[in-house]
Amino acid sequence: MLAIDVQQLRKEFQVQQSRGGLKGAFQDLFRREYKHVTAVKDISFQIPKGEICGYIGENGAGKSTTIKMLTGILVPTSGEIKVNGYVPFKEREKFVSGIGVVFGQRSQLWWDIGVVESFQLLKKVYRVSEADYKKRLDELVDRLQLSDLLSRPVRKLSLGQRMRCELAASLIHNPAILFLDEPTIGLDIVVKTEIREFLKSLNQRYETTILLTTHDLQDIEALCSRVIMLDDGRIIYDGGLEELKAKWGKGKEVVLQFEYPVTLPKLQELTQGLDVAWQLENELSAKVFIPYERANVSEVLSRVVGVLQIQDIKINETNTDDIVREIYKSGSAEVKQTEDIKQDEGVFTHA
Ligand SMILES: Nc1ncnc2c1ncn2[C@@H]1O[C@H](COP(=O)(O)OP(=O)(O)OP(=O)(O)O)[C@@H](O)[C@H]1O
Repeated sequence: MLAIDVQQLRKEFQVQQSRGGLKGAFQDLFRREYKHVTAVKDISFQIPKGEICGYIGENGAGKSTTIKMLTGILVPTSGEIKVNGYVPFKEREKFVSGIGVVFGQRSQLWWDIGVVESFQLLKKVYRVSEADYKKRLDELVDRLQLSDLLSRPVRKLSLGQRMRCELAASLIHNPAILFLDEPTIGLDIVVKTEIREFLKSLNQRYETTILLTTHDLQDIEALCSRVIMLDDGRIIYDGGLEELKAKWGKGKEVVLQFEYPVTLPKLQELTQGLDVAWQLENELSAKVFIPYERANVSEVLSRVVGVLQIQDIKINETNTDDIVREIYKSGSAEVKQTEDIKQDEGVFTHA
């Protein structure tokens, strides 16, 4: 079953333009000029129930605009959306009872009252029965470690504490789909990890579908099996994270520490026939770069380990930031070339 079905979705904004100078200002009084900004350009994607999907892109790519349409805050200019079987901006009451939303930068909790009172208000808004509320609250308090926070006013909480309460608030009514917009922004690594662990277990336990917007690629690595990447309102990648890495990540770097001095020719000789590049750091340490799909780490290591005494090995994984930068570069290039061509042709899929 599909949790989210988006077809040819488009959003244009009309932006007022000001003409410069006194004359321009005078003209503006009588006749405003408008220009259209197209934030989302005829995108299509489907997310099955139970999937955690990362929705990423640079600032201004159109992520928030999409999320706002998916949650019914904005009405699309054209195209179709079904979320949980509903059209988000119609049938509001039924629709909102099936979704939860967390905007990292904004709060859905009331600032001056105790956290638990906010939860009780949300219980009323979503018409959750007393029994369900109690069961749900107990579980959330336990899993997000909220017991010490419940009676405190939100304004007295740290950012990490508040974010844990925000998550609980978005889940009081046990929604089938959770939209998260930058849920870990500004948090320290410990809280980030706790939140990721919580989301993983939520997804496993309840099959909650999660659409996650983030600039933090560790979030994506920890949680998402699939990534949709936007650039300038268009989808430039839709597929698995592993494939993304394999296709766009350049390779792995292995750093070796040796017991005894080595030379570059010796290392090159050992890996003869393999498409790898050695670099000597000092006589006891060398780096080897192993490009994806052209050589593999175990083959390189087995050739070296059998001959040289190794003290330490470190494998540097591909940095996803680099991958994204690469994609953006080629994605933007692609989009420019195909400006007048059908959007689909600019999409790299995992097929
Ligand atoms: N209400 C609006 N009126 C006019 N233009 C808008 C409006 N909302 C968004 N835009 C424009 O639409 C484009 C996409 O914005 P959007 O906020 O969706 O990007 P984003 O990917 O969420 O960026 P960020 O990562 O910075 O949040 C931008 O060019 C933005 O200026």
